Amino acid sequence: MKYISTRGQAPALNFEEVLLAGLASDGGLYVPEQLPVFTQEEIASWAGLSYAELAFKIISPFVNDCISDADLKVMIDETYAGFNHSAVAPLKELGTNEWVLELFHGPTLAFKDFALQLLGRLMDHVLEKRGEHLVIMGATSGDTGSAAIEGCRHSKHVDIFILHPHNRVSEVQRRQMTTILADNVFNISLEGNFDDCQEMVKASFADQGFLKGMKLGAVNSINWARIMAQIVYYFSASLAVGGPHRTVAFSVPTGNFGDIFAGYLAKQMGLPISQLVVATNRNDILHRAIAGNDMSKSQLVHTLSPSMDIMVSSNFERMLFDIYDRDGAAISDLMNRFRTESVSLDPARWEKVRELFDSFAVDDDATCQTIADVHAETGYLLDPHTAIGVKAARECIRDKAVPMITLATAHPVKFPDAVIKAELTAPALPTHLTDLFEREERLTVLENDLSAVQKFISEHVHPE
Ligand SMILES: Cc1ncc(COP(=O)(O)O)c(C=O)c1O
Ligand SMILES: N[C@@H](CCOP(=O)(O)O)C(=O)O
Repeated sequence: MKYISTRGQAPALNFEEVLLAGLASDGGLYVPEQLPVFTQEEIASWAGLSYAELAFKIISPFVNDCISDADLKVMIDETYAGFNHSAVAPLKELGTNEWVLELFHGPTLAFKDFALQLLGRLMDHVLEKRGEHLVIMGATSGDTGSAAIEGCRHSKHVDIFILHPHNRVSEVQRRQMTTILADNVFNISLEGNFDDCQEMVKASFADQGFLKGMKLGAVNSINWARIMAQIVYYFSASLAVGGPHRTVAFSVPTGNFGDIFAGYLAKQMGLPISQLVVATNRNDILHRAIAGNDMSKSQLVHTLSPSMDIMVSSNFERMLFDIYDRDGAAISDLMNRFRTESVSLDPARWEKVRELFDSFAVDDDATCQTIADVHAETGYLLDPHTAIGVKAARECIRDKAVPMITLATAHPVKFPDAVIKAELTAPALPTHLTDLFEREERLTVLENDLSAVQKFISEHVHPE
């Protein structure tokens, strides 16, 4: 399969090259030239497969010209064997046709493990084969960082540098990253916000001179492999509630638009999805763009759902590429203008976006209220990001006869502040993390300055 850039100026690459490239050389994001599409019969025949078996069916068409079936199978099996629930992504029923899809049974307790446990293995496999080394730079608002570190900490082929916004991630999130003391792991606490971290990663892809010939790689959802792995759980959830014979709806707590974009792709690949709800916190540019054609950046605010404190949502560009009939020049122009000014889509294109997505923004008070309400109704404890998804689902649902599945993107133990604000008791850390607060931390606080960050990286990277 070939992959092309959303900005139309970078060379088409195969999967192996896309995996290592991260961002395209023209600043765009790679997408498959053509998506595999599955028939309803084919999807129906997957009922009863294990999560790993299903993942193999969905992922192999994206990678099979580069990675053998046997190798892929081993990597997928190992990845999901490391999850601590036999169903890997179990569904919990909150009420009639109201479900949450628990995506937090991986090692770092957030949905990022689904892709990053696999991505670490895929990268290692390809780097070993090529005899190459990769310098990974990642931006995190809390969850990608720990999942990426967990996925790469044992690799002899990568050095990983993770930037998080100083004092803007939860303490559990920070410690999950900073207590990993492996030689190839570096945590940078940046005196800025998530958008600053992400912008530094993208700027470093644009000018890699500071690496003196070493290669830069990505673990954020700008890396196509992240999205690919996240498509699988939309299929598994649908199959679990009677799909594909029955249509389903999803509500997705959204920040960088990666997770909901994976749902959009599942639909394009043949899964009957009747509704996709984009749920945001007060950093609501995606809600404003979808509901009001307003892509103006506002001041990023710190919320009780810090992982979604994002204003510049990378993957929105991938979706717009389709909406603009894959016109790379139009996307390049739009994204360049978006850097410096408020933009809106032309009305016919915006209409298409509105047909694809519903959206809703939830503030901190409503987040806590939803955590409290759902707990009172069902005894189930939501994390603040998932609570935003549930609230948006309740507000936006179009057809109560259709199962509405909210993606539970993190375990509430990572966000005790929101749980306590909802006047509930914060849950205890799971056994593998019980001593998290006693472990030694290692991190470097850096000013919000690209050259300071690049200098740190070039001084600490292990040359090939
Ligand atoms: C817990 C949690 N929920 C939701 C999101 C939003 O996901 P996405 O960025 O793919 O939209 C994130 C991070 O991005 C997250 O960490
Ligand atoms: N919420 C994320 C932000 C980065 O998003 P990504 O999906 O592009 O890696 C986080 O927790 O770091």
